[in-house]
Amino acid sequence: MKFLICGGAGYVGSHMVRYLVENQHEVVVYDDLSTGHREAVGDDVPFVHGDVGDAVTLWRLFATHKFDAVMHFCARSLVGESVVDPYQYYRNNVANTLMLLAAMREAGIQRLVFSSTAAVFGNPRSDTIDESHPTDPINPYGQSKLMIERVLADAYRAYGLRSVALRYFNAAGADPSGSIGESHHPETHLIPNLLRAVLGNGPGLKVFGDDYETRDGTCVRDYVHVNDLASAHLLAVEFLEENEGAFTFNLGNGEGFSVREVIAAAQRVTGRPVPHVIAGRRPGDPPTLVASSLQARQRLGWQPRIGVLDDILGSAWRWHLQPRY
Ligand SMILES: NC(=O)c1ccc[n+]([C@@H]2O[C@H](COP(=O)([O-])OP(=O)(O)OC[C@H]3O[C@@H](n4cnc5c(N)ncnc54)[C@H](O)[C@@H]3O)[C@@H](O)[C@H]2O)c1
Ligand SMILES: O=c1ccn([C@@H]2O[C@H](COP(=O)(O)OP(=O)(O)O[C@H]3O[C@H](CO)[C@@H](O)[C@H](O)[C@H]3O)[C@@H](O)[C@H]2O)c(=O)[nH]1
Repeated sequence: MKFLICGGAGYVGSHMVRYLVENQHEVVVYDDLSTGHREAVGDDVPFVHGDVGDAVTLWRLFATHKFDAVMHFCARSLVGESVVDPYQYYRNNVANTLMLLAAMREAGIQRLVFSSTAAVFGNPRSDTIDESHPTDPINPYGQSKLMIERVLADAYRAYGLRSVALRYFNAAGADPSGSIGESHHPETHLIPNLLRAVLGNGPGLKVFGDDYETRDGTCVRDYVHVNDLASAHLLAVEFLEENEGAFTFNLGNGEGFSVREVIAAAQRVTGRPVPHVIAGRRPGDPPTLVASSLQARQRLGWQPRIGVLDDILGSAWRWHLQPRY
């Protein structure tokens, strides 16, 4: 199949591109490089520099290539920033996505996989979160993703657009080759910050809060390997060949680890201490977020392959020892 990968130079998108190429699919990457890296996309992969909100460039792209499906990874995705500057989030994550959807409609492309997030749920009301859990985002980032999920439901009813919104829990790890990995500026995610602290790069790790109602007082998250997210996207496109509708699936390993447990695992994997200090809570952090991915397993046939935390950390560590961008 031939795919347009919007945001393919970013962390998750670049792993998607690698996965599709390895599975003999044809790919074009479209990215404005606002947070992505040109080096994350192989020189042999067609790359178009552009904004998903730019109707003219999209129109040209769709006139040149015949795509079977679009995968849409583009977003602003910092929760704190979304509270301070919500317009940026609604502009990029909502308005620009609408431009993409309209251009797809004109081009007659009927299949989309969209990167959604556990942030659509807000504060969890149960230990594990399945698709029937109420959606009630507590920040503009989560709101912007939920808005698009709703637009996709309307787009199916009105235009027959088939879509899957994949709600990732905590994307983590790197391709086992060590040649691509996570590199955000600024970096806010736990695992890269922790590994940089191990290497003595940047400030030591701050643990945001140890007074939560969890087993050791620190926040619990469900870490899912980035290549397992990639496999879910391809399965989602295959699922849309057989199934009409606008679907949502949660993606996680179904097991939560506290920040302290991640630190302990990183010490095991790297064989080095993780310098850290306990700091205050970070606003907007729910105590626990753990996915039930039963639906993805049963309906998509998804089977995470790097589900053990030490293996996820090991792949991230390989990348951080020699980051290329
Ligand atoms: N990383 C996570 O833990 C996580 C969890 C849940 C959901 N998500 C979602 O997954 C997606 C990918 O996340 P990521 O961590 O890889 O982010 P990222 O910032 O690394 O990647 C996003 C990519 O999209 C590009 N981009 C952004 N706006 C664009 C625009 N208007 N036009 C063209 N390109 C644009 C960026 O340059 C970047 O390459 C996002 O939609 C994010 O909200 C990520
Ligand atoms: O330097 C750090 C960074 C994070 N944390 C903690 O580590 C946990 C994980 O944080 P982080 O890696 O920033 O991920 P989340 O805030 O859980 O958010 C990720 O996972 C969400 C879904 O679960 C997605 O919506 C977001 O896009 C994605 O960034 C949280 O308890 C943080 O408070 C620290 O203690 N110190």
